Amino acid sequence: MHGLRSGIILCNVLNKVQPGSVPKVVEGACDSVILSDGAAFSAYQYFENVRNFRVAIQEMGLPTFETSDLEQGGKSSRVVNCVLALKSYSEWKQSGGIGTWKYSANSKPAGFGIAKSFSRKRSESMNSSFSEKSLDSFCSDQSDSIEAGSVSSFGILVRAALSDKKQEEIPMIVESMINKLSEELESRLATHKELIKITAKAMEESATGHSLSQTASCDDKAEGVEVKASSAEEMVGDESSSIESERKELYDYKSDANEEPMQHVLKLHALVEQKRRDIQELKHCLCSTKTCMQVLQMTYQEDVFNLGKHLCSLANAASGYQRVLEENRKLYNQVQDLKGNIRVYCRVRPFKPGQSNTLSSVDHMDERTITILTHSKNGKEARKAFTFNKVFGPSVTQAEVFSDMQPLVRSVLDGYNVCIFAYGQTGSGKTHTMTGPKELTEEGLGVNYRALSDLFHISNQRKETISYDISVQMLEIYNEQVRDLLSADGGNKRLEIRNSSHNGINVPDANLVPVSLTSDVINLMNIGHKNRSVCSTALNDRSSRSHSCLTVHVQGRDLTSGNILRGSMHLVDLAGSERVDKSEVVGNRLKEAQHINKSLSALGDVISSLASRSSHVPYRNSKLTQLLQDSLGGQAKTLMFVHIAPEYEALGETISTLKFAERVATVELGAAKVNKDSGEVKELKEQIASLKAALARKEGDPENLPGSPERNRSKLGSSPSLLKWKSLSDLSCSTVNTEYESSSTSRRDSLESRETLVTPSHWQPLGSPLSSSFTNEDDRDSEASGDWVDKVMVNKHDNMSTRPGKEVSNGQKLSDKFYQSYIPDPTKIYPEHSLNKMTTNRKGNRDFDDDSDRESVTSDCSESDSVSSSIPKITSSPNMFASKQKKPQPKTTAKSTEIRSSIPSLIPSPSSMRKSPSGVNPNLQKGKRKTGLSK
Ligand SMILES: Nc1ncnc2c1ncn2[C@@H]1O[C@H](COP(=O)(O)OP(=O)(O)OP(=O)(O)O)[C@@H](O)[C@H]1O
Repeated sequence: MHGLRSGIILCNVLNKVQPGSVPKVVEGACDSVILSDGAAFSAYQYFENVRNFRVAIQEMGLPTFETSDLEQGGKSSRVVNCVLALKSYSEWKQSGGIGTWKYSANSKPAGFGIAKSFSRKRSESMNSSFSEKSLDSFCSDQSDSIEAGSVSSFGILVRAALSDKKQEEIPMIVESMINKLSEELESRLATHKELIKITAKAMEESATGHSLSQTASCDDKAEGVEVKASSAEEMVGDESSSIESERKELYDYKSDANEEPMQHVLKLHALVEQKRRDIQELKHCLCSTKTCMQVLQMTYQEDVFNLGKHLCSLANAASGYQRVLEENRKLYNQVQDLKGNIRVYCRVRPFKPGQSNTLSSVDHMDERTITILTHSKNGKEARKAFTFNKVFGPSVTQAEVFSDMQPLVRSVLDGYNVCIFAYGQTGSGKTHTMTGPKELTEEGLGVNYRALSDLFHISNQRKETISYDISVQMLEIYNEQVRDLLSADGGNKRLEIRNSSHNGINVPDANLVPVSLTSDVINLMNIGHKNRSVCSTALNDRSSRSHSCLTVHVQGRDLTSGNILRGSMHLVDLAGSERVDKSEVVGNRLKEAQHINKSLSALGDVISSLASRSSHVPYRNSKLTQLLQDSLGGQAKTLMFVHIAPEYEALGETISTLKFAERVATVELGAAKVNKDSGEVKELKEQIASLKAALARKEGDPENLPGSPERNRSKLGSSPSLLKWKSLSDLSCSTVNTEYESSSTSRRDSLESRETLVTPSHWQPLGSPLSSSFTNEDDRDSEASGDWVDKVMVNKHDNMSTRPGKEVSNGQKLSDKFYQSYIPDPTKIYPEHSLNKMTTNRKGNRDFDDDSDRESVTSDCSESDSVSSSIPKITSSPNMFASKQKKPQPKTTAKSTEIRSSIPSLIPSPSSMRKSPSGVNPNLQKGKRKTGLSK
């Protein structure tokens, strides 16, 4: 019945029977009838064809039927009756149309069950046969089916499409319908898939973009959305697979052409219905995914905002941290300053192996004081105590020594200049402290290696905030000539020192080699040492007769502020400080000795000037002081390692060395201490004077009259006032030389010493010209003798038969051994910076500004004072020193070795120790007083 609904079959049949009865049959688009879009067309067909058919049938006088009879529930018998009547009419016509055509329902085969005869009623109108009611119901049915895509309407349409088709055509039509259907479904699914993919991708991007900054909740949400999206994808996947299987089924159906077409059509309807539901579900899922995405987007926006706020606070914290760091550095250096800018450490070398029975000149040592066994004037045993910032005994390790000076190294990285030098007689252990023993082991590494290794370590620790460049130069000063020990040509070229360098490099023509590892430093020092050895002769161990200086230049750039920090550190192994009679040496030895003497004297003078805060500091008097200028005085920090040999035979040099060191230590303690101590000393002096007067009055003995020191001393030895003085003297520890008596009979010597201590002139050097500096009894005596003028400093190897120092004869051998233990192949010393490279780098300004145009050779410029040279090295500009003012200094009395007697010096003359076998200068007993500058 449904096959007749479109009316096409009916119309076509009628036109066959009575051509032209239905002039226009609405046909075609059978493919589209199955689609909801084609539903309207079907309805049109339905109306047009059925109406035309019924009108034509009525005109022919044949029994007709109602349009609704074609519907389910309609009176199909009337339709059947109409068809049978038409058939009868057709047969009548085919038989020639003889007579009157009569139709009797009875003539129809049984089964139709209709026995009603019809006569043709042409008057019956189409309108009356197609009631309003049925039309409405049809329309509503259609619209419902279109709306809901109901199976029934789809079935009707398919049936309509197939009704007039021949049996053999049906499989083809159904196949075509299935193809169309699956194509349509596939395209819709593809669209949905695409949509879901885009959504999933957007979610993924958004999840990736924020993944780092996601909070946990956001992650959860994103996960939720992702799950939804993936479930949607899964659904689509399921969908497509089910479509695939259904499609297969449909194709199977195609092959099973014997099956009832209507049943297959119904199957299709069910399938289409299922797809529709799936699509609805997908739409739903997409909708909820969109909502989730929106929520997620909002959450992300909120998170990004919070993150921004968090970043802001972090940035603030970081800049605060920088400030604290800066503050910390300042405080650290202030602590260092409080400790004193010039520090003196004393180190006692151990006896050489096999010297266990040798008499030691060292009586006692504690953390800060060393007491030396000496002799009083009357030949009796006495002790002399010296106080320093630190005293290291023979058993102290290299690491322990370094740990005490480590803070200074840190100062270099903070933009300060540091000078560490080793002072002492030949063989006292200077090289051991600065470099290490001949056979170098890790424990034996000296200050040089450890300092650089520490610089590397700290610079590495700070690399997040400051980027450091560390470079080294290695120079030697021999006979007042500066040589580059890192030069490829062996350092024969004479170099000039420029003291107005803006980049802190005073010897610009010397190689400046960047270093970043301790092994680099070891390699460089091996080269330097080799170059130094080249100049040695069998009788001349160069290391004892020249000053060697390893200079470390540090430039740091603050990564936050861009500020530049510059610091430099001089690590100096000085030439041996011992002196011998000028008459004992001639020729080159004499020349060497004069130069060493001159430079060490100049060093003492500079330190004295710095101590007295003199406006003029005589840096120009030697190459050594010129070289160290930036690192001596002002903000620079200086550390002197004073070395002594323990052998009693070396007592003279030991005392001489310790006196020099003690005076440097006095400098370190500075003016504040001087002022305090001066008050105490003044008070004590008054007490002594009154006691002396009281004694003289009481005893009436000419010996005890004021002015008779012998008398006064013997009485004062047990005076309570003296005890008081003693306790006070402990306060001024490092400024006091105390000679303790070993027995009660030596009180006089003791008192003499004390008297010396309370003599105001002893304190004068800190605030007065050096002519009166550091003058004490010994000084006066030695000056009176005039001996020191004739003394020059030379290495006196034969003077120390037992010293474990480098023997002249084996010096070369030891050096070679030393190097061999470090560099198997010296040509591999510069793995990255070959000697050639170094030569091309001679200007040395790899990372530093080239300020050579502003530099001037030291000898051509006036000496800068200590204040101007102490400008802090922290600057934001490479031209930080551009504003450095040079104060014109009043020309001071020229000093030279030729007029050595007038050179103010901290260096005591050891003559007093040498002149007497007991170590006591006989001049002391002459009662002469030295009024000059030196001892
Ligand atoms: N603290 C110490 N512990 C062990 N051995 C030491 C110590 N100090 C020095 N020595 C040894 O004493 C010897 C002499 O030391 P060193 O060469 O360092 O003296 P120096 O003052 O540098 O002499 P020079 O002025 O000739 O260079 C070396 O063999 C050295 O290893």
